Amino acid sequence: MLLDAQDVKVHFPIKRGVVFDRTVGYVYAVDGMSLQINRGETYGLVGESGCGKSTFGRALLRLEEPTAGAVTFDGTDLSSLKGETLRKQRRNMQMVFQDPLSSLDPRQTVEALLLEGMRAHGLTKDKAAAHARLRELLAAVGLPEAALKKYPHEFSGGQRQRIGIARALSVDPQLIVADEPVSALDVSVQAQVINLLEDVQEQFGLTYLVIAHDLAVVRHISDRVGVMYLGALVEEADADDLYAIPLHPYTRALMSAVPIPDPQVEDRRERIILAGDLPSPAAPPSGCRFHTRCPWRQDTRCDTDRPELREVRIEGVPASHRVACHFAEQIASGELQPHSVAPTAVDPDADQPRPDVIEDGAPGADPYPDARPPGV
Ligand SMILES: Nc1ncnc2c1ncn2[C@@H]1O[C@H](COP(=O)(O)OP(=O)(O)OP(=O)(O)O)[C@@H](O)[C@H]1O
Repeated sequence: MLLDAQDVKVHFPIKRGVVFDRTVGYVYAVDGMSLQINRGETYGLVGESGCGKSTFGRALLRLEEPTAGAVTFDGTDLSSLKGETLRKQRRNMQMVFQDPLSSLDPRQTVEALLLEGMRAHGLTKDKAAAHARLRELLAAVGLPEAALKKYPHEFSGGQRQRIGIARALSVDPQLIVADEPVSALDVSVQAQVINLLEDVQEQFGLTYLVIAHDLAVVRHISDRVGVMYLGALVEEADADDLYAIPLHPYTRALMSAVPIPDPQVEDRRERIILAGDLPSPAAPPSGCRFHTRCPWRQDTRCDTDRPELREVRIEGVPASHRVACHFAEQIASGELQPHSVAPTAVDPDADQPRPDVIEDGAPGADPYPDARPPGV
């Protein structure tokens, strides 16, 4: 295992008052995230905007100071590191950002941008080796050598993301946290950048945490996927298992919002519309964080007991597939039915409610408005 995060929390204080600067509450952006990433693996982390994905990614790199929890990287407890040792450790963990234009200094040439990180880690002392490295990086990300003398604004969005990736690679890291690496790019360019991430992973032996709100992007690139809701994981599985048998009601809702480009499959598939908006992370619901929007919620414990991420006893579901739902087994077997579903099957072509549409949701409340069909 390369990275082990245990019960990581990042709570941002909410301050009021000019003079007293009182803390009147907290934004529970990350609230008990535990996950492990194996060497050479790609872990995809998905969830809707505001669920805490970026904050968690930043906390792993100590770009955000965790309020609680532990992060161990390659056997080293990162919380024990300070100053120079932390700075040295950062070389092993790099970040690729969503918007390459805002993460690249517009006044620096590509050469200067790439050398900056290398210099900070003492990798430019041998000038010939440093320049050989620059050429290697450009070749790896598919840019010509002439790119070195140019500025970020002279490139297209996709090319800029290539520079962002080259920059992350420049210090020879082990782990890259890619935070929405393609969501600012045109759909036509997204696949190229995803393919590039896969190519350089193989070439440089990298481990990835890929953060995205888009299930399709994560599916394509990930070995395992974790689904996050209001600061914590609700489900985690090998990518194929998660997409084949989504167990958590939230994951099922996310999946059901991704259009499938096959009208027959599209007609038969489950469609779940979630009630309401994502609750504020400053006032998360009690018990299961998802109970306020869950079509399967039960009065017995959903609003009081916070479910652990746990293995389930469901035929065909491996132990690696874990879910934080008290009633996962009963939901999967059909023993529990979602609320407000029309009782009988209807002709999908007829002008009446579909049996698999949950009607108590806000009309048009698409939890995944930007989702695209799989196959990126
Ligand atoms: N520095 C901060 N101070 C206070 N609140 C913050 C801070 N950074 C993030 N938050 C809040 O924490 C919550 C989680 O934010 P975060 O950016 O991690 O979510 P996300 O899932 O990555 O969403 P997005 O994809 O929109 O960035 C949000 O409610 C956000 O407003």
